[in-house]
Amino acid sequence: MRELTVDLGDRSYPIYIGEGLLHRAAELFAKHGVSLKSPLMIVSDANVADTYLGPLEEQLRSAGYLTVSITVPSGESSKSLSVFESVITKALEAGLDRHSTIVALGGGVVGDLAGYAAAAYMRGIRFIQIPTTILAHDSSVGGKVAVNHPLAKNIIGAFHQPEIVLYDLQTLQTLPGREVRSGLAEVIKHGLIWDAGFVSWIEENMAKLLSLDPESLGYALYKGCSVKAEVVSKDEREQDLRAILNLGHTIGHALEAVAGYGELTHGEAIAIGMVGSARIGVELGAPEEVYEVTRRLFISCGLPVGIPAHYDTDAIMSAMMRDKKFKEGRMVFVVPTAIGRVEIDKNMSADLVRRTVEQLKGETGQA
Ligand SMILES: NC(=O)c1ccc[n+]([C@@H]2O[C@H](COP(=O)([O-])OP(=O)(O)OC[C@H]3O[C@@H](n4cnc5c(N)ncnc54)[C@H](O)[C@@H]3O)[C@@H](O)[C@H]2O)c1
Ligand SMILES: O=C(O)C(=O)C[C@@H](O)[C@H](O)[C@H](O)COP(=O)(O)O
Ligand SMILES: [Zn+2]
Repeated sequence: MRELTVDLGDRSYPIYIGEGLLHRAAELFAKHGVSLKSPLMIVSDANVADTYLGPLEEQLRSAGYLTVSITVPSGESSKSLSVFESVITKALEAGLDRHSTIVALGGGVVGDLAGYAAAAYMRGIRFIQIPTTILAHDSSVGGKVAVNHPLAKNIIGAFHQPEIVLYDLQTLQTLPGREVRSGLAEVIKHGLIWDAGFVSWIEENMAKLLSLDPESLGYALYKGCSVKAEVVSKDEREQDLRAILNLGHTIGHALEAVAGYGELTHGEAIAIGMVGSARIGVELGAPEEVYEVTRRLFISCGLPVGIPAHYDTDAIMSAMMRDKKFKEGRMVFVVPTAIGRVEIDKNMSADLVRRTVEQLKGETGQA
């Protein structure tokens, strides 16, 4: 087992990463003071619950925990106010109190939804992340929790840090191929914003990552979580540095909202967004290789690098203006300056972004 810390003073917490860790949930919950007297609620989705919920409930009940569960539909549509309300209703019916814990067992959708429920219920109760997707190496760390509005992604949310992150890499073996590729988009992002050496390593090991080779995957996710933990430890509430974690997300989030949540996965949308950001970086003076390497990486990962031609450019631009990083009439945009390095442009030209969106519509993903 590997262990990392998100360093936030008295709210610091560990990320446990390893094979078979789900079987140690009861032991780790006890170590971190999860109450045996107040009900604990597990939130999962239909796909995840099928395989992983029963054994976890059984383990926790045998250890004396008062466990209740709610299973929401799989997919991005569950990050909605109506599903959020059903989670809160379940918490009330089950008698969760201020010493209760909400456990997110699933990918980023369940993590964001359950985390927001934990942040809001009784103005905040304890929360544990058990990520089960590759993408969730990112979403389970850092405390951003939210649901979507039809007009804007993640627009109703909070910062609410988990007590622990328990990442059992064995659960990743049941992921469908599309979710493997999608999750790798955030791994690649962590390289592109922070660590050129890691980018080269990813490129060399892409085939192993795509085939879920446990050793390569374990290393990549440990590295990805390390970058995330370091950035969040330095700037928990995104006053400045943390914005770099948004590379590709201004365009990506707009695409997710305009397409209708769930048509593109989050990883697919931000892969396109990162290619667009690299194009913009080169326009603003970064070496051409920034664009070439970024595009090549996503193609080799089997992710899209262009915007489907039927997406409406005006709608995409309007959605970007509703992004959290659009402030005082200015677009804040993360721009690559070299491989492994980015800058935060606090007054990005909307015209340049529009031109880039148009160019991305002509992108086929062929060399
Ligand atoms: N809070 C953050 O910092 C943060 C960071 C990145 C992404 N996100 C959010 O995360 C969400 C995307 O997360 P995601 O890609 O994990 O999507 P997801 O949670 O929808 O999971 C993807 C699919 O995989 C299935 N699944 C999950 N685990 C499985 C397993 N072990 N075996 C088989 N199937 C499994 C799910 O049922 C779902 O169908 C987006 O809403 C995005 O905005 C949040
Ligand atoms: O943790 C962060 O900060 C991130 O930006 C990570 C992103 O990968 C993630 O998709 C996040 O939810 C986006 O944040 P938002 O504030 O733009 O909604
Ligand atoms: Zn993301």
